[in-house]
Amino acid sequence: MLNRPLLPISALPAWARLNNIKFHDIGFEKLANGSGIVALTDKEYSAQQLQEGNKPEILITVPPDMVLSLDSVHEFAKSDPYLREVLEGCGDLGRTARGAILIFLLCHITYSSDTQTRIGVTNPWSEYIKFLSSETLLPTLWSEDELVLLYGTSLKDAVDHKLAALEAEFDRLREATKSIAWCEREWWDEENGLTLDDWKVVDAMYRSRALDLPGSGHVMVPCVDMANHASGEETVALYETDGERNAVLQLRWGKKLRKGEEVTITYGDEKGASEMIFSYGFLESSVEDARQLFLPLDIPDDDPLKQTKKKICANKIAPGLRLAVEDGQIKWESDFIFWACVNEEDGLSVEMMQTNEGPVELKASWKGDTVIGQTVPETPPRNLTEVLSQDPQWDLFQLRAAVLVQQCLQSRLEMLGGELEMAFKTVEHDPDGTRTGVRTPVYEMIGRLRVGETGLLRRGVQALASEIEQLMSSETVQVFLKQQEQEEDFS
Ligand SMILES: C[S@@+](CC[C@H](N)C(=O)[O-])C[C@H]1O[C@@H](n2cnc3c(N)ncnc32)[C@H](O)[C@@H]1O
Repeated sequence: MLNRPLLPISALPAWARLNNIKFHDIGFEKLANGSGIVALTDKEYSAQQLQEGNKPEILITVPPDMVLSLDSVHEFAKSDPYLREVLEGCGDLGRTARGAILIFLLCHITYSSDTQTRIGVTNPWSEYIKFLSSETLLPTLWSEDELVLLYGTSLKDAVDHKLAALEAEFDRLREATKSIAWCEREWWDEENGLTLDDWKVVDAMYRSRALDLPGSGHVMVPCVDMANHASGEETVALYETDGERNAVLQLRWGKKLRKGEEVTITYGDEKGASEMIFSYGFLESSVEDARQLFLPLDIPDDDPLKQTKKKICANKIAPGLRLAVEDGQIKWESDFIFWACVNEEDGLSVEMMQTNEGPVELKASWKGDTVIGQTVPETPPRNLTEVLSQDPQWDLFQLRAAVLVQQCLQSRLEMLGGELEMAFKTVEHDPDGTRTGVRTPVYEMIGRLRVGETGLLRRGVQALASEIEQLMSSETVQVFLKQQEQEEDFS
């Protein structure tokens, strides 16, 4: 793994001055949540100031050329042949904002590590990355002993999936760069080269720090990315792009800051507990429920069209379900589940088409004429939920979906509870995991996630029970059940 020199946060103002980044009475300090931004004087952006057309109170101004984006990475590559070779070698990965930024970070960490020969062309970011702490608790960096404690949570599925994707990306990076001379020497040397952990570190940096900056998309903004998260009324600042394309951190209107108070932004108040841990490695102490979760779904094994349906949905419809609390009500959503709820006897038909040269294509239609899905890559399937909602049998399909959702939630509850919960309670942990392999902050975070998701699943099962009861009394369902009974009697 690469060694990474770090700089203290106290040196950040000097670096910022050199690079034309302006601070407006704010400073940086080591806080309970790592480094953070604090006000150096009292500040206010009142509703009255807003009405009088006063400009918002700006806290940080970052010029556009300091923002790290897909475009700026490719701009840096014009004068850095080392970076350029890697970007060109990596093809599609280097043409996405995330891929280009990860490659850029990895190259610059390499340039400042103990390389065999001097390599790379430095720029202000080569220094800035030394201020980025490696102390985040993102689950892709957890130990095996910590990861097993996620069993049953929705985070387990997300992390397993992400770890497999990171491994595949790392293998592709090796394949794409192993014949580039400097990479062969510095990265793919058996003893001192890159490891998957290096790729995980740059992925974690990007995931926990990238912002969706208005007008620029997913980027990293130096200094602004030192702002920690606070939700609801506790959020005091927001990021924006000003008229000169600078990235700015500004006070939210109606907010006051006293000297010494922390400047916080929101990382997304609507995010569920699992997503917060996945992307940022923490759960706010005020969070009591899981808010929302995503669960994987499959087409049942006894479905005769299981494989065909999966092929049609592959890479187009997420095979999962979202369960959330919205305005105090439990809501579930899944387009995929309706593919498990209809079959040929209902009106679904599947055709195989042999094109002149290409492979066999599959086409699914509803009641003979509405094409709802094809295996042609660029053809997105019609929204099946929408098509079925126009059908006279809609209540019946909803009932089938509700039963499947309830089964899915129930089986999750079983995974989270019982003996496994008992076992979780007895797991040993210590502050930095040196004795037990499990760090106390990680253990406590998983414990809160387990309680939160168990509560949400229980509420989900209850809500589904009422939905099923209601749908059972629908006339469509009653007529269908009577028909079924008669057919069974007859046979
Ligand atoms: C964008 S960075 C913020 C700056 C960071 N504190 C640092 O030292 O570089 C995001 C990371 O800060 C930490 N963080 C931010 N807000 C937090 C909060 N409310 N509670 C705990 N950790 C927080 C988490 O480690 C998160 O992954």
